[in-house]
Formats: sequence, C-alpha cells, structure tokens
Amino acid sequence: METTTTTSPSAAATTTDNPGSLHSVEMNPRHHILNRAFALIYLFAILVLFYYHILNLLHSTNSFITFSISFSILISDLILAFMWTTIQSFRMRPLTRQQYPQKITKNFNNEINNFPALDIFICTADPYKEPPLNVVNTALSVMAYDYNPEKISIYVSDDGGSELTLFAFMEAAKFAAYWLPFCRENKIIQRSPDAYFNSNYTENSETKTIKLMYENMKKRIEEVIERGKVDEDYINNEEELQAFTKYWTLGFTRHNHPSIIQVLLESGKDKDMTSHGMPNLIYFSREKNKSSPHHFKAGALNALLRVSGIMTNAPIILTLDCDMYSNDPSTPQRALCYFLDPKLRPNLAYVQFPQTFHGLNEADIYANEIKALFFTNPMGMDGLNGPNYVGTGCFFHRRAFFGTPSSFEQPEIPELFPDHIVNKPIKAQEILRRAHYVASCNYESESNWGSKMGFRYGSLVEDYYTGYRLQCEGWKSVFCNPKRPAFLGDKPISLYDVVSQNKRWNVGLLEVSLSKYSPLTFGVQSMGLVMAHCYSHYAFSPIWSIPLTLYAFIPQLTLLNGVTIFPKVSDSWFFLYVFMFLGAYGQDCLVFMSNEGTFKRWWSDQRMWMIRGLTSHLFGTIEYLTKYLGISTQGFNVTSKVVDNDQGKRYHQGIFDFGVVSPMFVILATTSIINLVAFLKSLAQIFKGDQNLDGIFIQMFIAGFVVINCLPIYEAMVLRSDKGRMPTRVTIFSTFLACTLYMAFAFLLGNM
Ligand SMILES: O=c1ccn([C@@H]2O[C@H](COP(=O)(O)OP(=O)(O)O[C@H]3O[C@H](CO)[C@@H](O)[C@H](O)[C@H]3O)[C@@H](O)[C@H]2O)c(=O)[nH]1
Ligand SMILES: [Mn+2]
Repeated sequence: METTTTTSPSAAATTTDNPGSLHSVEMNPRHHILNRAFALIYLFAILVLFYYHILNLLHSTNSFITFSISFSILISDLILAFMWTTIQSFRMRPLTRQQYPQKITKNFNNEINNFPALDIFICTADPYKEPPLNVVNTALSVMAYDYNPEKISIYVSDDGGSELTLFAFMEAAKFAAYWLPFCRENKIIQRSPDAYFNSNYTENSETKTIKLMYENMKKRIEEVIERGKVDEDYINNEEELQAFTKYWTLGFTRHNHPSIIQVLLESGKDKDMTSHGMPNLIYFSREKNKSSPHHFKAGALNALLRVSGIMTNAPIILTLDCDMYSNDPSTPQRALCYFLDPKLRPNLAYVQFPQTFHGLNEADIYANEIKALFFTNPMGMDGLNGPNYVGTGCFFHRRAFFGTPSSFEQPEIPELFPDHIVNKPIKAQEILRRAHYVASCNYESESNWGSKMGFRYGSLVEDYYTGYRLQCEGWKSVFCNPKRPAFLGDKPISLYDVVSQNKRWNVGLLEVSLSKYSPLTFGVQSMGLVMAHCYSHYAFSPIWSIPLTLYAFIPQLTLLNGVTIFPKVSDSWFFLYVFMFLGAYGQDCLVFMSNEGTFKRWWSDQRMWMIRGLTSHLFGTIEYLTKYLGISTQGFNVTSKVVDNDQGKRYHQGIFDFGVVSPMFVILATTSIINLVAFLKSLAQIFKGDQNLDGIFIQMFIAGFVVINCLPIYEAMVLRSDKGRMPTRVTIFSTFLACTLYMAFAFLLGNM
C-alpha cells in the first residue's frame, strides 16, 4: 500500500520535507478513509441488530425465563457495541513516527556535553520477587547510555527496603567502573550485561575478563540473597558497613523504617577505569510506617520526584520498572528529538516507548505482547493528543508534574520548583538532610501530591491514571516506537500470574471509571469525545466480563435443553450475525497481522481475551466491589519475575501452566466442560436426526468455537501429569458445578 507522508497538526513544522527537523510523521489517509467507511457500515449493522433484538423482545410471548435469556443477550450486545464504539477512536487517525537522533548534536553545537540532564527512576519492591541481580542489570544498561555520564543520575527506589538490594547495588557500582568503558570503547549495543553475555558476542581476552568480573559480582549477590542477609565478610569497607548498621537496626521492617539514601556513585568525583566520569547512582528507600498510606508505586515515584528534585533536579525524567533494561543506548537521544522541538515542547508531558518483552514463545500463548495496548492503540492515540502512559520506558518533562501547561502548581519548597538549579554536590550535608525530609511519610499529608501534583493517587493503575489526568490538563504526549526495541522486560510465564496481574489492572481501572474523574464524564469535558473514548475503552474493560461470561454459558445451556435463541440459517437475519462475527474478528485479525503479527499470535491474543473476560475482568470486578465495601484491602501484588525452571521449560514449549487451585480456573474449567458437552450432545442429536442444524447452528458454532479455544484446558485437565496441569480439585469441583448449572437450567426451562 502506498504511504503518503502528511503533516499532523501536532507536528506541523516537522515533516520529512524539512531537512533540519529531528522527527517526522507518516500517515496513510487512504487507510483512515477505509477504516471510517467500514466503521460506518458496521455501525449500520449494529443498529439493525438492535432493531432485531427489540422486535424479538416485543413479540416474545414466552415465559419470564425466555424473556430473561433474550434480555441478557441484548445486554451483552449493548456492551459489545459500546466497546466497539470506543475502539473506533483508536482507528480514526493512527500515525507512525521517525526520529533522526543523529541530527541532534547539531542543536548542541556538536557538544554531547550540552545535552540536558537526565534523572532515571528505577522502581523495585521485593528482592524475592524481583531478583536484585536483574535490577542491577537494568540499572547498568541505562548507566551506560550513549550520553554524557555526568548528566545522568540513576535513582533506585526500593519499596522493599532491603539490605540485599543495597548490597547488590554496592557491587554494581564497582562493576560499572569496568562495564561502562567496556561498552563505550567496544561500541556495544546490548548494555545489560546479562543480555550481552547471553547473546552471540565475540569472545576475546577482554570479553573474557569482563565476563569473569560479572560472574563474580553475580555470585556474590546470589550468595547474599541465599543467606538472606549481608554478612560481614561480604562488606568491603567502613563506609558500606556504616550504611548497613545505620539503617537496618532493630525493629526495621519493610513496612516500618526511616528513609534511606545512599549515594553509591557521585558524578564529578567517581571515575571509571579509564578516568572518564560516571553517572550518579543513588539507592533510595522512602520512609514507611503503618499509619501513613504509601500509595504503592505512585507514592514511590512521587518520593523519587522530590528526592531527585533536591539532589539533581534534571528537567527530563525516565521512569523504569526494575525488569525493563535498555536495549538501545541511543534511546535518550530519540526522546530528545521531541523534547528539543520548540513547537512541541511547551505542551509535551511525556514520550512513551512501547513495553516489549524478551523471550516470548512462538505463539505467545499468554498474549503477553498485548499488541493492542502497547502498539496499535498508542499509534491511534498518537494521531490525537498522544498515547497513554504505561508505567515504564517513558521520558517525562519534569514541569508536567507541576500543574497544567499554562498554570504552574507551586510545590511547598522552592528547591522543588522544576527550574530550580542545584548548585551543591549531592553528598552535601544540607542536600542530604533536605532529601530525607522530602522522603518522609508526613511530607505529603495535606499537600497536593497525588491529586494535583506528581503521579496521581487513587488507582492501582497509577500509570494509566496519571497519563490520563495529565492529558485532561491539556498536556500532550508522543509515542516513540523505533525498529529496535528501546527496552525489553520480563513477562509473567504462568497463566495464574498473567490473569492475576490483569486482575489488578482491572481493579485499578474500575477505580478510575467509577470515580468522579471517569473518562465518560470528566474526560469527555476535558479532552473531547474521541480521546475520552480511548481512555474509556480501558477504563471500562472490566465490563467485557459481562458479555463474555454470558456468551460462554447462555447459548450452550439453552442448546443443551434444545432451546433456540438465535436466527435460523434459513432466516435472512442469519446473515447479519455472519457479517458481524466475520467483520469484527476479521478486522481485529487484520490490524494485528499488519503490525508485525503472526496468525498464531493473533489466535493466542483472541483466546486470552476470552480467558481474561472470565477471569481477570470478572474477578477484578468482584475484588473492586469487596474493596469498595470495605471487606478486603487488596493492594498492589507485585508480579513475580523469578523463573522456576520447570515452568520456564513448559513456557518455552508453549504449554499452558495452570498448577494453582484458584476460583478463576474453576470458571475456566466449568466453561470448557459445558461447551464441550453442549457441542457433542447436539452433534450426536443431529446425527441421530433428533435435531435440525438449521435452528441451532449459531449456538453450536459458538460452543464449537469455545471448544477449539479450550483445547489446552482439556489437555491440562485430562492428559497431563506435570506440575502445571489443572489441579484435580479444580477439575472435580468444576465438573460438579457444570452439572449443577445444567440441572438448574433444565429446571428453569421446564425440561425436568
Ligand atoms: O508498592 C509498590 C509496588 C510496585 N512497585 C514497582 O512497580 C513496578 C511494576 O510492578 P509489577 O509487579 O511489575 O507490575 P506490572 O503489572 O507488571 O506493571 C504494569 O502495571 C503497573 C500498574 O499496575 C505499572 O506500574 C507498571 O509500570 C506496568 O508495567 C515494579 O518495578 C515494582 O517494583 C513499587 O515500586 N512499589
Ligand atoms: Mn512488570
């Protein structure tokens, strides 16, 4: 297809036509027209469908139960139609962008030293779920950016308050003195040591030496983790000893401890092995006590904003999760292509890179890629006001955390103003004293932090919520998706971890959709209908659970009882159903495949959509309700990044990992049983001549489609004996539940 380069209003002066520009946009207007034309046709079909539903309901002379069945299908279709409407916003004006980082040095008189300073925040929360060695690898990969190291400051926020993590970083600081010059001098692209040593690098005496050093550091870190404490024989000097004895005193727990700030490398003072400068490296753990809310990651990020404000106050900030290492050392320059554009700069809050994961299996069985969330939808939003913030791999303009583009929200102390210039060394007494002060539990009480300033509180998806609120204030963002992924992260590799992570997101999304800042009300007013629809699509994703659950049970349970609920094949309404199914699935598949997708991965993606509907969305909604009613107080359950060997092997082979007794799996197993029985029973009846395919085709098709999607579940229930199989208790309980449902329906439909 032909690609026309057109100008987007948000980047009016920066097209490929302008040779000096740092970036360009590409759009395909023909694509947009096709999308909109199809949307119109599909919209017409939706209206016809509802006409059909209403006719049906009006003419239904049947009992209350059949009315309820028709009504529940109507509700399902209404929700599906609503979600369809919100998806259209992403398809209105998608665009792709190019950056020209090589041109950037010209803006700085060829002086890389003149680049703006960069504060990098790395969040970690639990040394047992997030191995410190991995956090160290992430930190090293960004410390080695192709950037003046003395302009970079790395802040590691440890919400686990763990001496094990501090120890790992003490080791990392020493290793960095070798690793940074090694990368620079050999022009290494892969700057996470672990990823580098796992790649096809050329072996020579230099790489052998550096590998040995890395292995040495790894061994020490892992030994300390194994012991669970930092013994004296692992401590190198008095300064290190002091750090441990000063903070980890009696009564120290991860939920109750003073703020810890340990400067491990000081740029300007510390030099690497070739006498080049090094970045600042700061280990930080904010104060915690049981009586002050800590707001999970959002709270950690706000503490980081303030502490970094006091210590270095760089105008540009990069937020990273501890598992997202840099995969490309030129990434900051790419982000600068936007921040340095005088046309964009006044309103530009952030430049978001996609979340990409390493080591996905071929079919990406858990759809960890989440292509819509991380790639296609952001491209769509990029043509509007810009993508949502996804929590990691995002460069911010510090000013965006202090009010709207036109009105400045003053922080409490002048040292936190985004334009304040720090003129003291980071280890100066006064700086450290102030940094501890802004890291204290009480600092935020009765302040605007979390409401009008910084990262926003009130949702477990602080990333989504913060990006949303910033855009409501009039800030714009940019989606930067270079060919070589800028960051690579870990993904959960068991189904339970995947759906639990997703369940947490659903709770967080409901906290936004049902708040006074709901995208459907507040959002529409502040950012316009189309952008608000994009945000609504996510905020309301928990309601996918309603049509998905109903469609997983109603057509099948009625089918089992010989009740027809959809038009017959011979009926002309049948074609409406065919069109709607093929139209929706076909377009979804096309969009997926045209963004470097494979059919296999698309299949996994649509399967996980069904699975999430019955698990994460459903149970997320229940959890939200219990939290709302004060029955439970579930917080931010950190996703484990530890790979169990067996699990890793199964994942690699593309085998689903169940293994846990969970109500979420009970629903899945029950669905798979009911659909299979319904499908087989009606098939048998057709062969015997007791049933006519004409009337039950759609119901059989749905059951059959679910059955194909459930193949891994049957395998896990019946054929497997490994640890990842479906636990027998779940299978037995689900069989029992399926029978009960069957009997209840038979009773209601009068077949008993
Ligand atoms: O109290 C907490 C809880 C978590 N984290 C950190 O937050 C990050 C994300 O946690 P993770 O368990 O990996 O959650 P995911 O669901 O994988 O993360 C996605 O969803 C989160 C919101 O739910 C976003 O914050 C993330 O950026 C986004 O990648 C990790 O670095 C954690 O260390 C904290 O710093 N403090
Ligand atoms: Mn994560």
